Amino acid sequence: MEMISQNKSFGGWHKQYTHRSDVLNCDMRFAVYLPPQASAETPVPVLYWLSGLTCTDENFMQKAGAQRIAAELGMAIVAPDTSPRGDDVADDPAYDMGKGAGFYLNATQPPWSSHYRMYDYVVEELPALIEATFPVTQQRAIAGHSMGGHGALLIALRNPQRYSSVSAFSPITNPMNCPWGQKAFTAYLGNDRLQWAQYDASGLMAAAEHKLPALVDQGMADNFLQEQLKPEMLEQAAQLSGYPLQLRRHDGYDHSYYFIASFIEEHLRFHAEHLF
Ligand SMILES: CCCCCC(=O)Oc1ccc([N+](=O)[O-])cc1
Repeated sequence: MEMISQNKSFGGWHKQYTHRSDVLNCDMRFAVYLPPQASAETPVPVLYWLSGLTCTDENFMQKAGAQRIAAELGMAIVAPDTSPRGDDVADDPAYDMGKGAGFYLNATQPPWSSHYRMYDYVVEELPALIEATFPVTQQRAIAGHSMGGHGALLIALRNPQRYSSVSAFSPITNPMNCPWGQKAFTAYLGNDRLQWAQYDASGLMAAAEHKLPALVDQGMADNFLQEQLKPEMLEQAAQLSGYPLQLRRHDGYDHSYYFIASFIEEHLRFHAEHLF
């Protein structure tokens, strides 16, 4: 593992690293914010942030404004990339397929299956690396935006013992039934609907037994709201299983980081309530 940048921020440190990922079979970059409290004597819990289509580890760290609150709360934040990377990794010219669009799943179909295993990377390999390297505890929360909101929800729903809480901004809630999800699932997973269902937050939430505190924020001026995001599907799923989902609709906000920056403090405080 190699550190490629470090910047002091609110008394703590923002750092970027590259490392070899065995799961993804390529070199990967991630970002970590370590609050001033983090030390060998006082390890801190970790919030994992999963970004959306076209993003890298940098969008959240540069735009959300999360560091001030993470420093106050004593919470580390880890932001992985959104897909495998490198010259030998399959890609597609479209923004919603290939690099920048890993959808946090394990692809089964060529040419994707040799690298696109973001589910295993986020659930297993990255936390193991983080917990072996930095002064952090094994307390974890997970959050994300759009495609990353889908990732955060499906990963928390499938691994409730690994996380204390989950939150999302503008998540793709029901990828089996929206164009982004159907395109990605067909390419990465083929036509096997049983595989698709393993990555559909609404289906998983409707069937959930072990439940985590869940917070979702959605802007009502989001261009992707009705065709792609469909928060009402997650709401219905939560009603079916009695899932403790707090879904908030916000007039006038769009799909951008201007929206995320407006409510990220509330998400960090929500996770802190359940992490500490
Ligand atoms: C606000 C940061 C982008 C977050 C994720 C996202 O929503 O990434 C998109 C990129 C491109 C298009 N597009 O070209 O329609 C749609 C969505």
